[in-house]
Amino acid sequence: MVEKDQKIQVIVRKRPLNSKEISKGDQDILQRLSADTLIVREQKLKVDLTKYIEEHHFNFDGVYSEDISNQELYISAVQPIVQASFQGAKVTCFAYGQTGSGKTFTMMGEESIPGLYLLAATDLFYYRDQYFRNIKFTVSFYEIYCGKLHDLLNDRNQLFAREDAKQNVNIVGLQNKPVETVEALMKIIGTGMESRTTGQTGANDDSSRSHAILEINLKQGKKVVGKMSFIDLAGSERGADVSGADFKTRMDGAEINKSLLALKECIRALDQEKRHTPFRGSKLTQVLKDSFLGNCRTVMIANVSPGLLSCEHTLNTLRYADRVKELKKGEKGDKAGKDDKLANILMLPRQNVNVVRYNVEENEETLPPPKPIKNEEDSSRLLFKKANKDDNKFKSKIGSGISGGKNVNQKPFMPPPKAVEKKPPQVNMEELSEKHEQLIGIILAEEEDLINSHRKMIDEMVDMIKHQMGLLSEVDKPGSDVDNYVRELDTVLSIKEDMIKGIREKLRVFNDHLRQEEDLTLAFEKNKAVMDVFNLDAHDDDLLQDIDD
Ligand SMILES: Nc1ncnc2c1ncn2[C@@H]1O[C@H](COP(=O)(O)OP(=O)(O)OP(=O)(O)O)[C@@H](O)[C@H]1O
Repeated sequence: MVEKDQKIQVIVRKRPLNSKEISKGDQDILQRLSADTLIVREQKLKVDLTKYIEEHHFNFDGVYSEDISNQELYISAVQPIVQASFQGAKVTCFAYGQTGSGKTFTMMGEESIPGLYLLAATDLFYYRDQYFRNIKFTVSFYEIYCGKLHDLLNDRNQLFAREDAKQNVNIVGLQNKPVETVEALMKIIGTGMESRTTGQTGANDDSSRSHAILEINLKQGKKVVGKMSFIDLAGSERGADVSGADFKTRMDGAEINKSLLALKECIRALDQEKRHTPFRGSKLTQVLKDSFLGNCRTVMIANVSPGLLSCEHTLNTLRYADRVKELKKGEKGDKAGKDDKLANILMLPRQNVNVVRYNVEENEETLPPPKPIKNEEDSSRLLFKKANKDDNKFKSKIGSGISGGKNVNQKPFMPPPKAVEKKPPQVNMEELSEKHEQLIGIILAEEEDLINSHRKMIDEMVDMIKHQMGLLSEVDKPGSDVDNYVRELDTVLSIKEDMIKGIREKLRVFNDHLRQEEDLTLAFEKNKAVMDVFNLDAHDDDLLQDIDD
């Protein structure tokens, strides 16, 4: 059960394997070990092609398994903080995770399965009717798609966020509809959801590329006295669409990546009660500014898919959720900072602290079954012991069996010499990714500047055309001042020339950067392919070192 006084709660929800995954023979690699612990059993290949399992242990404020309903999740994780919105708090609930991991199922629910929107709305109206009759509700629903705001309750009209003199962020033109009943509220949300999925091209993956923000304001007269927000975030893997895809997809991916990283930083700032909240880092955090300041309650639900085929995305989701609160645990010090910097780049996976490795028998096709836990309280330590000592079947043939955490001096394993004739190049993926990240930032800013300058030029040209028409009609008159006409025309043409030159230069620089970005993407893909061949991730520094030695 989530504690209602805690400012930030990070919980994980695992969905069941779906029929498609089952028909593909996908396996469930996630095990909820206790109320707050989850294990991911990642299947890996050594350089000599023997299989081994890497177990990643994660701790969160709550871990919910596939048999938990939306209602049970709501009662345990969200209901305790809903009431706070009547005491002036800004209550925010995020659904984070890979596309198809259950974010919308959690938020919206499905036919006859209520989601958090309806469950929370029912309680809000109940509390209001019982204890706060002078409060009225209004609702707004909008999305952030490709860095732009669209009103889901007004034909997806584009909206603009502006900061006023008091540094409050206002969304100009956003519809804020009064609602009197839960049914009316749900009808409005339904309209917004429809607009979200069909508004673009009708393609389903468009909704997974946008963040949907539902805000229920509690008002006394004109004054907002509390707020409940639900954010169904873009598919987290979309942020990694920075290589391979076409340019527009890469740009969208970069924008999503930027917003998810900025979101993490803002929640961390809130968690650590920092004086500065970096909400200007993205459009998403900018519009959510007041949810990060003052009296706030936040729940982040990290949704995960259970299948082996989703393993990489699941690990990325869990690492992201882990980092949202990790520093509070105060145990990782400088190393966490360094790893975090690396992991921020292109959402690269970061090495976990609690990792257990053990071999898979040669003829063993499937993952080992989850080990029974006797004592939930002490389950995490129990598993470490088992993997290391008792279980002959999974005992490591070469090396320690346990790495990371407490046993840092022991190398995970040494690959046999004959299997490492080819050496992977020592590539600095970190540097490459950092360069790419910077370049994407520059390109996005240049794109905006180019479009604005072009628009400004057209406006000025229209004025100049009007002026030139005036000149022509003057010069056509008998006895006109031709000298003046020539002088004016010369001035107009040189202004035009300068304007065109200026835009051309911007275009040239922009094109140069696009080309550089393509080259970097190619270099990144090439090096990633090499790392994949050697089954390394960007953090297998020890292993790279071993192979090099
Ligand atoms: N806890 C659950 N129990 C049963 N089915 C679930 C659960 N979570 C998700 N599903 C099913 O999985 C599918 C994908 O879920 P959902 O659409 O919510 O994913 P999503 O993360 O919102 O994806 P997207 O980013 O594309 O919107 C749906 O068919 C949904 O019914």
